[in-house]
Amino acid sequence: MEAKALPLTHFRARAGSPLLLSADASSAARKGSGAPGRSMASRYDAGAPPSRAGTVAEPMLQLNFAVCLVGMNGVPKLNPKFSTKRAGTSKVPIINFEVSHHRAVAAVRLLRADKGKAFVDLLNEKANDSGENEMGYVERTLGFSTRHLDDRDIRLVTVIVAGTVRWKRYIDYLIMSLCSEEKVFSNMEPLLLQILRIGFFEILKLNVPAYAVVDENVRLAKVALRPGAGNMVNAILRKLLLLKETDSLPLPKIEGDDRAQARALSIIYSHPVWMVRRWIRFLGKDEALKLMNWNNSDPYFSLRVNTTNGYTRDDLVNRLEDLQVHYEKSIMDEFVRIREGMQAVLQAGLLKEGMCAVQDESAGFVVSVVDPQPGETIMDCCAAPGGKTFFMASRLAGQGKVSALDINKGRLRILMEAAKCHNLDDIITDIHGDLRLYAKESTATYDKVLLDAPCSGLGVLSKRADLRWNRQFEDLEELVCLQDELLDSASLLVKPGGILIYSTCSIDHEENENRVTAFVQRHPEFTPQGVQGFVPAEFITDDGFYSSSPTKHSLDGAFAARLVRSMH
Ligand SMILES: C[S@@+](CC[C@H](N)C(=O)[O-])C[C@H]1O[C@@H](n2cnc3c(N)ncnc32)[C@H](O)[C@@H]1O
Repeated sequence: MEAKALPLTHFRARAGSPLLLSADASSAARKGSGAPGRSMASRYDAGAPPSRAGTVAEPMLQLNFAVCLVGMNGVPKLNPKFSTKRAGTSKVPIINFEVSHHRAVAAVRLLRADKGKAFVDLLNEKANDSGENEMGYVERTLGFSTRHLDDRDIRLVTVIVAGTVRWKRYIDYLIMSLCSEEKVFSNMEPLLLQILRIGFFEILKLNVPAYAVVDENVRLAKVALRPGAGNMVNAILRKLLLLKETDSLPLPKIEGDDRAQARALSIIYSHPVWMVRRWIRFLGKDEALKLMNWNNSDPYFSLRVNTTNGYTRDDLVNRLEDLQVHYEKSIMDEFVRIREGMQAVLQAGLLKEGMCAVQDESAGFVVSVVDPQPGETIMDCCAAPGGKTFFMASRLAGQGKVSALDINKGRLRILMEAAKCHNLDDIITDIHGDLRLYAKESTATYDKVLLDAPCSGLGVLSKRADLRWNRQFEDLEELVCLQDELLDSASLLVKPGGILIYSTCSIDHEENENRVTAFVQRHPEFTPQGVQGFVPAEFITDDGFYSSSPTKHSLDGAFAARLVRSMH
């Protein structure tokens, strides 16, 4: 077996095998994990040899190193002598300091996302206390663990995972073009494909030095799979670099009939063909391209200050300044927008302590359309996880009630936990159930009923990187039927003279205007009321509905209609 020298250490391990350390070495290694305040590109540089391995304290290495055996099938197996290390009763993870930690975690997260197991959220898992679980997946998938990820690592994981998922179609087209045969691509083992995708994303869309991308991804493939996998990553990434340098990436030409053009655009802009065709048809080509560019860009996040807890927007702004998080004040009074720094906000506990909530202004405007007034009773029919529930409850200024109904028990539980933290639990009552059954059985009626319906989410694709790949055209048909049923049910809960508000986070007219038109045909006792006076004029459609558009307003896409019930 060939021996491989490890940078700045005098140890020799098996070819292609990781150098493994137990967790007690990790704190020493962590000290060298990159100085704060450096640019993303320089942070990537910091991951390149020799600085990474050079940061590991040598005496620790001598005490704790273990080897990983590579099985015949290329799947790393832990040497049993080292794999079951225990300190007291808790298992000590075996940590590999040789690979780029954030890339290893990103590769595993991408694998899980591909299997539909992980929601590629742009908020980090650590803040949801699921970081430990994720490390378990990493260990089981790769055969080793990574060191503790600091905030910058987590941000890199987030950027890489979200970006790689968004650009998947574009990247896969290029990987396939650079493979010697199509079957090499179609038979590629899943982990190898994820590592290649990461490399392609870094080279094509991030300003990461080429040597670091190639070196680190080759090493990851060698360590997590086998030396041959690393050689393949090396060959394909180098081909890509050459084509990029000579500006000759093999992309499809936008030509031929509508279908062929939509197919080419779906590759270049990395969206499903059906979405491209639909948007070109209904929005026009220019608007469709703008929308896809928006969906592919890093999203803004908005924070809404929790006034019920006595905070003002200035308090929130002061905290953001202390945390050195850049912000913009929003057109909505209670809101602040940030592009970067969500990690710092989460770590500082601003959400947990109830100072603010993450909520887009597009959702905030839906609450403006509801226009909650002190003393009113409001039914929030599809309430979880509760973003609009809390904002509506806070507008009641302590007088009135919001009933929060949802079919999903787990999400409803999260809603009520957050309600406590927002000091709104005495105003909000949770109801677990299917709206369609509940409305039939209930005799209660409300001043206002909000139906924030389950929808395609086509207005929030920039924040939900994975959603575009999980939505099929056929989903629209099913959703439209469900929306009609839920509208019919919600209407039963509106008292005479009361108001029904229908909203979605979709930009598709089929889920929006068309549902309202069909509803008033079925229910002549309801009349649409324009939203003039409730939201700024730029958000009002010709038909008097509320509509926010990513391309026009640089917000998520959302829709809302007010429907007044007659007195009889
Ligand atoms: C768009 S989300 C609601 C988001 C929420 N209004 C907010 O602002 O945080 C739609 C919700 O509808 C719920 N839902 C779906 N079908 C339902 C049904 N038949 N009855 C009640 N809730 C339902 C889902 O569980 C989901 O939580």
